[in-house]
Amino acid sequence: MLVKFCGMTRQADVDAALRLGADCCGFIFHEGSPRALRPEAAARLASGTLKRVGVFVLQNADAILRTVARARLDWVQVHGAQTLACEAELARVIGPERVIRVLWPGRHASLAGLEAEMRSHAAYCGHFLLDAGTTGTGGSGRNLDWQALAALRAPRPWILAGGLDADRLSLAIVQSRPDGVDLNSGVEDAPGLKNHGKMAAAEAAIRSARAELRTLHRSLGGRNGAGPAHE
Ligand SMILES: O=C(O)c1ccccc1N[C@@H]1O[C@H](COP(=O)(O)O)[C@@H](O)[C@H]1O
Repeated sequence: MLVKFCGMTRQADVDAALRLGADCCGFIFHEGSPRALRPEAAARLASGTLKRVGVFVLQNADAILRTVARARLDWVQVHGAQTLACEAELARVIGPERVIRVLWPGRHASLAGLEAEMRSHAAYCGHFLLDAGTTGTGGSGRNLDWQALAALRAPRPWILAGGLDADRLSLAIVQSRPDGVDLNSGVEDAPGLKNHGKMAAAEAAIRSARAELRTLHRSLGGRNGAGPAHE
């Protein structure tokens, strides 16, 4: 289970993510966000073994690639209306495994529609991230319909986002069975200011959900959908 803490603006918060054993820290490069920071400010934040993810809403491939260099990013999260040509260019330059494509289940009447959209992006990304709402203004704090996602057959590993907090994270994971989770507004005191107690509680909830899924998997002889939901 990949764990990403997003919307980082302070060194102490990145350090907390590292201590908790997270995989990724995210920086928002979108001027309209209360969590936005400049590439130079992100570059100053040391992140140890965490993968550094940049979140982009409006930028084209050239602008994204400039920020990859300036902010020392490992991965890019394409969180807006970027075209397939933009994703193809990112994949060509940095490799598809370093691209996270955000999609919105709320845009589709059925899982089949979402799966078809996923297949059209799959060549250009290593992960999908599913967010609530229907547009690139992320950080809304709203939840997805977790149960509806349980039957999703994704062509790449997928990360659950959308208002996740410690209280309901375990339920969200057990119901939707993602390959990763993205925590943002649900572990904050205020936009961009993470609460370390909430981060630790979220990490404990992830551990508990994973244990529950393992038990479920074992009790069903490993034959059901309790394993990874991607193809
Ligand atoms: O957090 C933001 O301000 C933001 C702005 C623009 C695009 C994405 C943003 N955040 C991403 O949105 C999702 C869900 O966040 P939340 O849990 O609902 O707060 C997450 O992937 C953030 O990385």
